[in-house]
Amino acid sequence: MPKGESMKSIQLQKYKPYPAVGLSDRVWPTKTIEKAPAWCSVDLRDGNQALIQPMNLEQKVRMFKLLVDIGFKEIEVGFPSASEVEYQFCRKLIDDNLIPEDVTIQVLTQAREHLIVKTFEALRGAKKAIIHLYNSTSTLQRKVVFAKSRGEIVDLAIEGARLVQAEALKYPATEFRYEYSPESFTGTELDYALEICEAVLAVWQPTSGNKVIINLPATVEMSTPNVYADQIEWFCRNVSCRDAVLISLHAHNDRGCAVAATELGLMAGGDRVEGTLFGNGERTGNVDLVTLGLNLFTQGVDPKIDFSDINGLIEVYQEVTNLEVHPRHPYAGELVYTAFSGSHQDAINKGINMYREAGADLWQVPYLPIDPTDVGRSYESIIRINSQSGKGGVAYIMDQEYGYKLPKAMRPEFGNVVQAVTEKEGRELRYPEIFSAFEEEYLSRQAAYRLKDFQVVKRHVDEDAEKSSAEVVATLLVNGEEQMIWANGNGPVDAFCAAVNKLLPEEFHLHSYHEHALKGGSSAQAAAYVEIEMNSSNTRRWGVGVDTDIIIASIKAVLSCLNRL
Ligand SMILES: CC(=O)SCCNC(=O)CCNC(=O)[C@H](O)C(C)(C)COP(=O)(O)OP(=O)(O)OC[C@H]1O[C@@H](n2cnc3c(N)ncnc32)[C@H](O)[C@@H]1OP(=O)(O)O
Ligand SMILES: CC(C)C(=O)C(=O)O
Repeated sequence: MPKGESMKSIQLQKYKPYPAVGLSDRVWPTKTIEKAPAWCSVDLRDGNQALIQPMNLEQKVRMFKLLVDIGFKEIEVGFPSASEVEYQFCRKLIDDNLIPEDVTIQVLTQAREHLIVKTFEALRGAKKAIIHLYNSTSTLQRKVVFAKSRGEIVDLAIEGARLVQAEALKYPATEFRYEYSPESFTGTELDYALEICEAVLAVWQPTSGNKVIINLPATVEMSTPNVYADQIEWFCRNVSCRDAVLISLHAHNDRGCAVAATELGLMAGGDRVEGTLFGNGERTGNVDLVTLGLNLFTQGVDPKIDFSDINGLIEVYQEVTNLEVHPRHPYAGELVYTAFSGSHQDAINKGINMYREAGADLWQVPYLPIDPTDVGRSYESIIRINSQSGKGGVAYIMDQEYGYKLPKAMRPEFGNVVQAVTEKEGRELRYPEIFSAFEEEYLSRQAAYRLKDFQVVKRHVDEDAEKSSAEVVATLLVNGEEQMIWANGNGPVDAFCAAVNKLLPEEFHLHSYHEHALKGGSSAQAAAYVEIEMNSSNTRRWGVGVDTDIIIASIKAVLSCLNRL
């Protein structure tokens, strides 16, 4: 490419825009999805055919059991005529009686006689099964792959449909349902896709009590999702026996819009969805059923598939496919319930507290469209601390992990302490490192002042707080030297501050004070948080003390402040 000439001017001529459907009176934009579609997992076929190392028998059984356990009622188990392992897997499911009564297995076959015959053999003894027949109908594949005219491709489909029907008659003990896919539907002229489906339907003669599945695949995703929706609505409106067919959607993700295309396709009349867990499948994958299902869930619609143990799903998926679930994968990724950014952490922290305190029915937490516990995740990983984090997130961790409820006014100070550590380390901090920073900063710093002993010599507690009094004596180690101090005050902490003030060049007063129990039980400890203010310079510092005795905790907190000055 000559310098200065953009990629665009040369390469753009290779591409053309996808045509619109011309459905100006479309109604799908006015619809909402109010119930789950019929789901069919194609993990064991479309997912498997795309793996570097296809699943072995054992892995297929593991995946099948998982799909059954989480609630799939239709499962495409493979392409039994394609390979021995596909065939044997089908046999194993039937021979070992692994298919529950309410689950129907589905198998894929091309419209070729020897493949159809073998497919039926593989199903011998099954109580019920869906035979999924397909042939590509796209303009491109008619020309490139088949070198056949429109009429010849219709004949191929009719021939396939007849063969399927004839084979089925040989196995009267099995209850068969039929499915036809005009493969590469999105590369097929709409009227022609309808024509070929009508030809297949004319062979199979479905009724409203015995429906045929017409699957309209975006084998390759070629347009914006609204165009797919237009195609589905157009097809639903024009197919001759709408009440005798189930319209099935099978979207691939070439443009990254398979989920959106499927959702719009459901609004446009789709009844059924084929896809895979986490979107595994050819090239960029099939539509992701986990995302689709949980999208429904977050709208208050029962997805009818149990995604409550998402980690269990990931574990099986990764083991059998050898693929990873991306850390940003919707609902499932390792980082999708995690906030690093300070303002997000603050909002989540406040949202969760409000949700818990209000005992709310509705989940309304900023930045979290779903309660992580609904998919078996905990709140633990929500907030992680790096240099982008703020005081709210740090406070959340100190509270959730260690039980320290830092007063709101203290949070900026400790937030800065943690940020300095993250910047120095240049990485995320683990929770124990945050706690160490807290300990070092507030609890174990004994540089100048240390408490050696402390006594309340006199104490009078009066109904009228003004008249309460206390006299205290304490020994401090000040820079290693013992100093005895004593004073009076309206309570032991006030008296202690007065005593300490005698040692200092500049006096201070208590500006704020908070306390709470740390752990339950008789040996419960208390945490005291004290903020002192220097009388002349107005400098303020927070300090924290922990002890089984709340007065001692407070005194330690005062010393913690002084040691931080
Ligand atoms: C969207 C999809 O891709 S879905 C299915 C993908 N495939 C699978 O899941 C299983 C993996 N295995 C395969 O795909 C294999 O190719 C098999 C088992 C289907 C067939 O294997 P083979 O017959 O050995 O080879 P191959 O696929 O190259 O056969 C190509 C022939 O089938 C024809 N053909 C392709 N698809 C179809 C179809 N749906 N119906 C009828 N004929 C078809 C082609 O026109 C070509 O015919 P030609 O030999 O006259 O040129
Ligand atoms: C066989 C068909 C449904 C298919 O897998 C596709 O078109 O993607």
